[in-house]
Amino acid sequence: SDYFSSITGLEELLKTEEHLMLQLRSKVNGIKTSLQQLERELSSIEQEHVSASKDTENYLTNPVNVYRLMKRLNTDWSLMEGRLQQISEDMNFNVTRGSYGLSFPSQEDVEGAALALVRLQSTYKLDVAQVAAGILNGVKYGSDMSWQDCFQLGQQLFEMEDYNNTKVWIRESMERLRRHSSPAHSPPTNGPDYDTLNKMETVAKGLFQLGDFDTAYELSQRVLQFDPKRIRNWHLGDKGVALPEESDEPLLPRHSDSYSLTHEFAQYEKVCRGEVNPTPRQERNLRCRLSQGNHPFRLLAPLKLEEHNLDPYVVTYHDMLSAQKIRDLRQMAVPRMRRSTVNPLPGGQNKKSAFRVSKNAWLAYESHPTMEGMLRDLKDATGLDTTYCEQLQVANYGVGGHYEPHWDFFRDPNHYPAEEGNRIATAIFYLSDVEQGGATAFPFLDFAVKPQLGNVLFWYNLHRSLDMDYRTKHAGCPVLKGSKWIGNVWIHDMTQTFARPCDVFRDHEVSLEYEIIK
Ligand SMILES: O=C(O)CCC(=O)C(=O)O
Ligand SMILES: [Fe+2]
Repeated sequence: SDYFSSITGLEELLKTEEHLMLQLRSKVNGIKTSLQQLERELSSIEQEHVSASKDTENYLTNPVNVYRLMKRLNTDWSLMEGRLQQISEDMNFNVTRGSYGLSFPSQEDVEGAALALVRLQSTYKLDVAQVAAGILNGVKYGSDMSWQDCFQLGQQLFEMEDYNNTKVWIRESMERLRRHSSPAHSPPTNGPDYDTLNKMETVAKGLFQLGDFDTAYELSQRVLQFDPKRIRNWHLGDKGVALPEESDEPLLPRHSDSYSLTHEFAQYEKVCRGEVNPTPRQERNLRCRLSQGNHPFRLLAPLKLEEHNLDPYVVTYHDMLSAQKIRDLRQMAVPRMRRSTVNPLPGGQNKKSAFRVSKNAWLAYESHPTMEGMLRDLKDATGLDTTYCEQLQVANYGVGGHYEPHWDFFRDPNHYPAEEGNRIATAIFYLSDVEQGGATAFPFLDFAVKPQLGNVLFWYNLHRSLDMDYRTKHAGCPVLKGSKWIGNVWIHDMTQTFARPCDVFRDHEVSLEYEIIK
C-alpha cells in the first residue's frame, strides 16, 4: 500500500503492469493460434458436409465416405470439443491471484491519488478543463483524459463525499462526451459496461439531490442513450422528464478539516502559488554574497550564501552537494523508504496522515562519507556544533505529495532527549529539482524557496533564548510536476552555547502571536 505517496512506489506499479501485459499478450496470442487452427478444421468439415448434402445418395453409397462420416462423428467432433475446452481454459486470467509477488494499489491508494489531484487543483487554482487536457499551468505534459477518465475520477470523489469536486469533474466528463461523441440521439458506438452505467445512474441521482440539475439531467440522458431499458425503473420528474429513482438518504458533504478553512491556510496556498512578494522594505536588507562561513578553507572555496530573511534567519547555501553524491544518497535511501508519519499529540502514536504525503528513510551519518561530509560542511557554514543531530532523513514526494504547515521544533519536551535539547535549526538539502510546485513555503514570512538540486536551505527554529520561534512555520507545497527529493538535517540545541549564545534579553515575544492559527 501507500503507492500514491512517492515516485519510488509508483515504479513498482509500472512493473506490475508490464508483467501483466506480457502475460496477457502471450495468452491472447496462444488463443488466437488455437482459434485459427479450429477455424481451419471447421471449414474443412463444412466443405465436406456441403458436398455431401449436394448429392446425398451418391455420397452415402461410397464406402470411403461412409467411413469418413463415421470417423468424423465418432472422433473428430470430440476432438473439437477438447480443443474448445482447452481454449476456454486458456482464457482464465486472474489478475491478482496469478501474479504472486506483484504490487497492487489498494483502495486507499486510489483514493490518495484522487485526493492528490484535487489538492493540486485547489492549491494551484488549476482549471479542470486544462488538467483534463494534460496541461499544467500552461505547459502541455500528458495526453487528454477521456470522458470515462473524468467520470471515473468524479465518481471516485462522489464516493469520497467530496461533492464540490464531484460536480466539477462530472461536468467536464459530460462536456468531453458531448464534444467527442455523436449527438445524444444517435446510438453510441462503444457504450459503457453495465457496472459503469450503474455508477452513472447513482451519480446522477446524487447530483439531483445536490441541486446540480443540468449535469444530473445530462448524465441520466446519457444513461438512457446507452441503455434505454433502464427507463422502466425511473420515475417522472417535475417537467415530465424521466429520472432515476432518488434515494431517500440525504447527501451531506464530508466535513472538510477546519485548518484548510483558515486565513492562515489561504495565505499558505498563496505563498505556494508565488502570489505574495516580499515588501521592498523586507527585501532591501537581503543580500546574496560569498561567505567564508566558519572555516578558513572557505576563504579559498567561499560559500554562495543567499539571504531570504534576517529575523528569523533563513538562508540558502548554493551548490553544497554534487549531482554524483546526490545520486549515491538517493540510491542508499530507496530500499529503506517508508510512508512518512506525523506525531500530532504528545505521547500519541506516529500516524500516516493526509497532512504529510511522502515517503522517507533515516540514514546514519557514519554509514557513508558523503553524509559525514554534509554534516562537516554544515558545521563549517553555520558554526553550529553537530554532535546532536537526528539521523539524516531522506524524503521523496510524488505528484500531489506535500507537507502542510508545521513547526520542526517539538512543543512537548517528552519528544526529544533532554540531554540533546530541542531542534534549534533545520537544514534541508535539496536532492532534486522540481519542475513545478514543491517549494518550501513560509506562510508567515511571505516567501517560498524553490528546490534546486545541491542547495541547502537553513534556518533557526528557536530564538537565541531557546524559546520556540513560531514565525518559522513552514511547509512543503504540493508537487505539481516532478518528483521532489530532500535530505533533512535537524540540529539540536544542547551543545550550541558558544556557537549561538543567548542575547542579554530574552527575545521571544515577537513570535508569540504566530502560535495561534488564524
Ligand atoms: O518538503 C519541504 O520543503 C519541507 C519539509 C519539512 O518541512 C520537513 O520535513 O520537516
Ligand atoms: Fe519541517
